Parts: sequence; structure tokens; C-alpha cells
Amino acid sequence: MKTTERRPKQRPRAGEVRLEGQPVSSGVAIGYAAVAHEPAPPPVDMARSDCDPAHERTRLHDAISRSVAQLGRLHDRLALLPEDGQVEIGSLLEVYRRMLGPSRLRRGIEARLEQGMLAEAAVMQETEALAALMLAPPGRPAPQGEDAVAARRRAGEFREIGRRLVRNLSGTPYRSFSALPDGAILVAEQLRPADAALIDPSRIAAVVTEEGGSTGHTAILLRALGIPAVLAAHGLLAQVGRRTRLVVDGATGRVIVRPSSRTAAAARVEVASYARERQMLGRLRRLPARLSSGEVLTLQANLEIPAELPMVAQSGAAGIGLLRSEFLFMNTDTLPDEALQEAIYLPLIEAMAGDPVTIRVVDWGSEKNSDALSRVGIGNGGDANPALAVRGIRLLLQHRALLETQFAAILRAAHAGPVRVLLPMVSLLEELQAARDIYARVGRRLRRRGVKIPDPLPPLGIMIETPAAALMADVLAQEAEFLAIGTNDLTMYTLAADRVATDVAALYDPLHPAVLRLVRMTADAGLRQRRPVSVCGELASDPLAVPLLVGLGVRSFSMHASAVPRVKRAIRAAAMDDCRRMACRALEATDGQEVRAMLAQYAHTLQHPEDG
Ligand SMILES: C=C(OP(=O)(O)O)C(=O)O
Repeated sequence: MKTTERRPKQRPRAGEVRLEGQPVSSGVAIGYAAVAHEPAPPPVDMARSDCDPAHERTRLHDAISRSVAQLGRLHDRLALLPEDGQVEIGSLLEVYRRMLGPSRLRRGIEARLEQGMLAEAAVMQETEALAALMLAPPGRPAPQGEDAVAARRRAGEFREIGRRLVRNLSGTPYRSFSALPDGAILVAEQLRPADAALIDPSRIAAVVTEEGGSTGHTAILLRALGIPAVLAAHGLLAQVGRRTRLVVDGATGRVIVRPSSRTAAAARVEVASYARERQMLGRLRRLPARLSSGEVLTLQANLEIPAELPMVAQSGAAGIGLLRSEFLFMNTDTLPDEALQEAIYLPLIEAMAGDPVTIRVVDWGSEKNSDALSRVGIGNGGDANPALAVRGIRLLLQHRALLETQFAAILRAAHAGPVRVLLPMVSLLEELQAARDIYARVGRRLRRRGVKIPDPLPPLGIMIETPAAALMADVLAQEAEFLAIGTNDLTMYTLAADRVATDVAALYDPLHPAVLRLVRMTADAGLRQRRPVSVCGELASDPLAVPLLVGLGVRSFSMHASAVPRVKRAIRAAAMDDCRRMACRALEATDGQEVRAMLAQYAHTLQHPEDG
């Protein structure tokens, strides 16, 4: 948590005030504010260059030891966190611990000490320089899309470890949350991930901060802890004093300061209904994804990073429908070799205990970029239209060693449980054929070497994410063993609207009948060729859309683990006849709005057996 020393000395105004922040973790809470302050470290003389390097080195090493011990104590607390919080904070602590070890950061700080700098100044300058390097790598375009999010997170990690070292160098204490009253709403200027890990979710009703964003570690951790939270509620601290009453809605980002009695009463109703909803979603975990008319569907989880695995187990998902293997190439300067990849796939497959794991070989290009791949000259090469350039399977077929390594690692791990292998961005039959040949060759090579791999090889399928692939799905399905519809990219390519560009966001509509017609064609092709068809784009996590996709012929869905219970609830209330009727109407609709209105109307009529 950052110091609140610069807080404006305004007196909180009387009367209800409504603020908007970033919704980070859903849930409604009503309670009294507990404003968390923290003493600021003393100012640092950044200009000094006459310090004794040996003395400053000793101070630095002491501060590092203290930081390592603090992180160790935090690590000991992990067992008290829910499972997904344990994973999030555990991997973050590991990042911090590595930074404090023989790292580039440490070498950089020590080099600055040799120039006579004060240890605090050396730490601040070096962590800031590394953060800036993450955000704007020299000689390369600034990171975009998911890379920009990862870069911001990494920059935040450097700054955070810098703040910890400076605090320990100056002996400035931290603030603990143990003294906060039960049921308080924690209010702070900013909350560090390590602070968030100290929060006891059974005692803190909600968290609101002035700064922060929805994609950082703190946000992820608050979600994992299940604490309603709103970050970046600007103007909050000027409004809130000791024991100011607040209503926080973590789903909308709304914060109401000093709610009127009417607002407070409405909030209490929402708090109670939210608690009921959570209970109901928890119960759904063990129930089958069965339509009210009896047909059973498959709901699986998408996995971006292995740390999400416990969430998959908690969600009740029947396996992993899409493992995006891009994480292997992120935040690293070196390409992951066969052994490293195998070591990562193996525990994932084992953890699924017999449920299938679909591993998509790396989908680089478009808005995604990787340091490790750029280093060996593989990237999108600054194309004017990277989404239409060399990406996905095109890139892998140009750099076959990459594909061979990944196939071999997957095949080596495949003895641990059912696996499927997925090719990204296929638009031509010959791409599938070329990849299949390589797959078979890698299999033969491993067998010759005596490596135990499944016989026959695990199914090899393709993503349907270009209009060409959807239109040719009947041809592709003769050779692909399964089809996975990526509605994110399929929408982008069908409507010619970039999925990450805000100025065409209004055109990007996965419920547009043009996209739905391609989904229907793909589902029909799968049915004719007896190939399983799933949807693994974001549309699969929309409870409103899934009954429509069922009507279009899809029987398997893969989504973020947190969406599984809500989608299951929607499925259990829907009947196949209604799904089919909606599909017919949607295919005849003129735009996505018409489809959405129809789905909303249908959702209104549904009776949910679990809501009791
Ligand atoms: C699942 C998909 O792939 P990506 O990882 O590009 O979102 C998709 O495009 O829907």
C-alpha cells in the first residue's frame, strides 16, 4: 500500500456521493471505511556520488535479507488463502525472490553503488530503469494488447520490489491490517499485491482504492480471495474519513459514499442476493451440464497460465478445452526446449486426472509478441496488418523446429492422460496437411528412440477462426480430428474489425448473424464428418449466448474457469427445442443487436432449478 501522506486535507462533504472506479472483483458490500495509512520513507538524496560503496553494499545486503525474510513470512501465510489466491501470490513471491537473488536487477543496483550512489537512490534508479525498459523496449515497437498488459505488470513488479528495498533500507515500517474492525471496507490510495495477500476475506467486506487497475496482480488476487473490490476510484480519499459509510459494487465499479437510508436498504438487499448467488454457483460445481430437456453438454476451461489450474478444479470444468501455450514464450529471453515444455505439460495433464487437456501449439503473431522469439528473429516483422500476416500455423510452418519441439514435448507428456493437440489460425487444407506430416514424423522419431508415446497419436485438431476455415470446414474436417471455433478471431476476420482496436469496437460483435452462420456451417461439418466441435472463444463464457450456440449445433464449450458455473446454470434451465428455435431466428436476423435482444428476452423466461 502506498503512503497516503499527500492526501488532500479536504473535509469530507455531507450527503450521498457516487464515484465510479474500475470493477475488479464482483460482489456488493456495505460497511464503514477503514482508511489504511502507511508512513512514507524519508526523502532520498538522489544526487550523492560520494558514498562508500562497501558500506552501501552492506546496507543493501541487509535490506535484501530483510526483504527475503518478509516474503518468506508472507509465503508461510499462503496456506490461509483460498487455493487460487495461493497460486497467484505464490508465483508472485517467487518472482520477487528471483529478483532479489543473483538477478539483472541486483547486478544493476550494485553497479550503481560502485559509482558512489546511496543505496536507496541506486535501488530507485535501477528499478525505474528496468520498469521503463519493460514499457518501452528500445528499438522495438511499444508492446500492444496482451503484451502491454504483461509489460505493465512486469514494470509494477520492479517498482514494487524497489519500494520494499527502500523501505527496508530506511527502516520504515509497514502497516498491518490486523487492527481493522471486522466487516470494514478497506480504503487506501493503492494496495500492493503483498498487502492484498494479508487481507483476511472473512473480516474485510470490500476493498476500494484510488489507484490501480483491473489487470494487475492485486486485482487478480482480490478476485481470487472473493473480496468485492473497486480500484481507481478517483476522488475517493477526499470524500472518505474515519467510519464513513460506504456501499461498494465490485461488478459495476460503483462506490457510494454516505449512502442515504434508501440506498443503504437497497444495498442490503443486493448483499443478501449476492450471498445466495455465490452459494448457488458453488452447488452447481457438482451438477452435470444437462439441458432441461436432458441432453448433456461438455463444459471445459481455457487456461492461460498453469497458475490458473486450481480455479479449473474448483469450477467443475470437465478438463481443459484450450491451453494457450503462449505463456511459455512470455517474460523470457530463451526459447523453451523440449524438456522444459514436457515438465510444464506433465503436471497439468496429471492434475486433470483423466479429463482431457487440449494443448494449442503456440499462436504468435498478430497483436502478440515474444522476447524469446524476437531474439531468434521470429516475430510479426512490423507488418502493417499483423493479424493478416504470418501468425499461428503460418509462422510455425516457417519455423518448423519450433513446431517439432512443441509436438515432441506434448507427445512425451501424453502418457500421463488424455491429450489433444490443436493448431491455431489454419485457413488452408495444405497447412493442416503439412502440420500433420510433421506431427506423424515427430511421433515416429520418438518411437524409434524408444520413448513411450500413445498409439495412435493423440487427436490433432484445428482452430476455426478464419472465415476461410469455417467455409471449408467440411473439407478440413475430413483430416482434422476435431474442430475448435475461436469466436474471438472469427469475429475479427468476419467483420473486418480488429479485436483490440477501440475505434471499431462497436463493429466487433460475436453475435452478428454473419459470425453465427459460420458457426453453424462448422457445427454442420463436424456433424457430417463425425468430428467433435467446440467453441473456445469468449462467446462460450456468455450464459446468454450458450443456449443459442447449442441451437446452432455446438455441444462442447471451453471458457475461463470462473464462467463455468454461470454457463452451467444457463444450460440447466434451457430446453433443446428453444435453443433450436432461437438459432433459426438468429440466422435470419439482420444484426447482432436483434440477436442479443432475442436472447435477453428468452433468458427472462427461464426458470433456474438451482435458484430455489
Ligand atoms: C480462442 C481464440 O483464440 P485466442 O487465443 O486468439 O483468443 C479465439 O480467437 O476465439
